[in-house]
Amino acid sequence: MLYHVRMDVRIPHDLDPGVRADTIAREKAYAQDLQRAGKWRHLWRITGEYANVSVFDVESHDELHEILSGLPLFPYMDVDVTPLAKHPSAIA
Ligand SMILES: O=C(O)CC1=CCC(=O)O1
Repeated sequence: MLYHVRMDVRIPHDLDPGVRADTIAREKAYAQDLQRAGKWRHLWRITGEYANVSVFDVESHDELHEILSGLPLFPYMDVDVTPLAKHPSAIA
């Protein structure tokens, strides 16, 4: 099952710089593991924003929820999920 996910990152300005750097480093490792596993199919920066659009390929809503809620930056994100279905005119 494919999902379009938009993540807007809103790290508080007063967060300890060490905690900030550690959280971002853990986020990167977590995201790259999921990309290597084929679960996180696309990860794009939205130009000019601290936000991304991503496409996930997972088995269920529950699996996606588990992945998203496990993001180290999850406490500092607004997340918007859109389930994707096949378009009848798509050739791939
Ligand atoms: O910077 C972001 O958009 C948040 C994020 C998701 C995966 C990652 O490495 O950073």
